Amino acid sequence: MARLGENRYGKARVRVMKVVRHATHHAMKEWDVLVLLHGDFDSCFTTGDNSKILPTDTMKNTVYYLARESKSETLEHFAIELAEYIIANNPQVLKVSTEVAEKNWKQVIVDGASHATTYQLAGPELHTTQVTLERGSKPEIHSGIDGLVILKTTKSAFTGYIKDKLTTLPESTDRIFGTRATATWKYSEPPADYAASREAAIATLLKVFAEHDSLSVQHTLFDIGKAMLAAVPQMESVTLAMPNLHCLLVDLNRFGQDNPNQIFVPTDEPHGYIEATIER
Ligand SMILES: O=c1[nH]c(=O)c2[nH]c(=O)[nH]c2[nH]1
Repeated sequence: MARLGENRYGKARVRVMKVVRHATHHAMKEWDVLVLLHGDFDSCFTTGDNSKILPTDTMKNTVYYLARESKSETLEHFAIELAEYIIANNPQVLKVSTEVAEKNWKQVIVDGASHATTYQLAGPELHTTQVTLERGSKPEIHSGIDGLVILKTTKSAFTGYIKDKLTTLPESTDRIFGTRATATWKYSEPPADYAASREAAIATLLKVFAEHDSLSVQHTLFDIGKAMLAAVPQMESVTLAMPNLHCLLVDLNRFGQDNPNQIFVPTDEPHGYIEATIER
């Protein structure tokens, strides 16, 4: 006989923008919110009894309501606030997961100064957080960055790998290393300042990526993770995913030209995919 296993439900892609209108400038944030509930919902699945169901439409409205009420300055604080509100107001909920992804809006520079009320998307990357709150427990908090596109034009090699009858990849001691990095780190305890910790984590990722004498994506990924753990004391572990967005050297011999590592075809499919969690 079939039985109901693990289940959860909620609202995804709740997009909300908040503008705080200070006298001298506006503070604007754009968030994409996910709420997922775990609890006593079996009868809804098995018999169609909706009596314990908080509609996902109400979850969406809760996001707007709390965004208006909230004094949270960071996406982490907002995700915690949302999780706590749902637990406090819904006895049928045993565990709630909230996720917030923030777009990278920055004030535009006009005549050398930040414009008070005009913004520009600084990059495709998202700042992210995931909060899991079980009734009666402390929240578990992750922060991260998703889709950070970076590339270096030297200090990247890949040699010494297995060669067999299907190998076509030439060894390289100086290749291009491009990636769209995603990092998610878990806090063992809340840092004093989530935004400052995020800044330190991202600055460390960028510094190590730039300076590393890379023998492979795997090699660089591990050194980035180690440095991030050193930079943020409350970081318990970090999971990094770094696709290898290959840039292929063009064979210019056909045109009687040399190609001293100058002309490439950037590709993103297929790409290598490297992921690891680095722990203390
Ligand atoms: O850094 C790399 N790691 C690999 O595992 C790999 N495999 C590959 O074809 N190129 C690369 N580059």
